[in-house]
Amino acid sequence: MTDQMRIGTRKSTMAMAQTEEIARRLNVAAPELAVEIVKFDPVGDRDQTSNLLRHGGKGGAFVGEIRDAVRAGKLHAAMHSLKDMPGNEDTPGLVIGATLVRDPPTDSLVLRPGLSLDELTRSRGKGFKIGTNAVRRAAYLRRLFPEIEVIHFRGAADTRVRKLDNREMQRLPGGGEVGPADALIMARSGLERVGLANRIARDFSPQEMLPAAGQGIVAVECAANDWVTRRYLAMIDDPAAHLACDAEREVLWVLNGHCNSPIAGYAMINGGEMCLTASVLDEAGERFIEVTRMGPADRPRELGRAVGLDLLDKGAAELIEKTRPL
Ligand SMILES: NCc1[nH]cc(CCC(=O)O)c1CC(=O)O
Repeated sequence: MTDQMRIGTRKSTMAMAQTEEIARRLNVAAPELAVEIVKFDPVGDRDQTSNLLRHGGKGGAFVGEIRDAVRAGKLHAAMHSLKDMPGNEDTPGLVIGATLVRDPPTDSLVLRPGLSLDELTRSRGKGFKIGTNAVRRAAYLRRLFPEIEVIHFRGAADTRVRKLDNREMQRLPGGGEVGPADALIMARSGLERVGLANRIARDFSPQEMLPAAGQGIVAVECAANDWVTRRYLAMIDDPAAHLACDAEREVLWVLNGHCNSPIAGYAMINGGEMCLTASVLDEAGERFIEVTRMGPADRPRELGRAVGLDLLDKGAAELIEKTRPL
């Protein structure tokens, strides 16, 4: 009998591309395995207006329904963007069985056609509306372009760019609308996945805009006691990505970071050493706490914990609680 793996995923273009990548890698590592992709349409995708907080944050909105299907035995595995997985709560019964080789972790600027990067830079952002719902991106943007206006903007990666090009107004969760946006900040990896990397006007280095914990990493989750699936997933696990995952997520854990937290974290491995930087910001971009530490790459949790505790010592908890949804 051939083994089977049913992998659940959101049905967006980006999520499908990520899941197809998992399937390709499984096919190389274990040609005998029959992989089936099962598409989900979670509430966070169906409702394009509300703030995600209404649906339990990114975790509830994107991850919850698919996780339930794994727990119920309807799926062997679930694809998640690691950065969308809540980092402050246990998920009993489930484990991250594999992390794929990390894609570029950075954020990029996408401009509406006709606008120039030069104008944006010279004006320090004055008169520009930039669409993003990430507190982290908003805070870093305000440091880079102090005069910029940040507006509510949601949608799957390809949809977001289409809305930008069509100068669509964005409906606000509380009623009313804003826009149109002049530019977006999005993950480079997401843009690459949907074939829109050619629209990137500027990449932000990790120094300019520290990525979200887990950004650029595709994770595959499965039942902790499903040893057949775990064995297959181990074959496609990238150890370096998994170490970065462990370090960055330990920071989220120590900080009890909720889904709306302005927390950034990025681990880089160089030989046997890991360099981990993490930061906590307030939405206005006024307060900014950042910590960098180096440590042995094979002890990522230890390093993550030390960085998290340093951030707490510098007052991170207050900033995080200020943005915690009620
Ligand atoms: N919240 C949506 C989401 N989840 C993961 C990515 C990007 C790809 C990744 O980090 O793996 C995106 C889009 C974006 O942030 O622009």
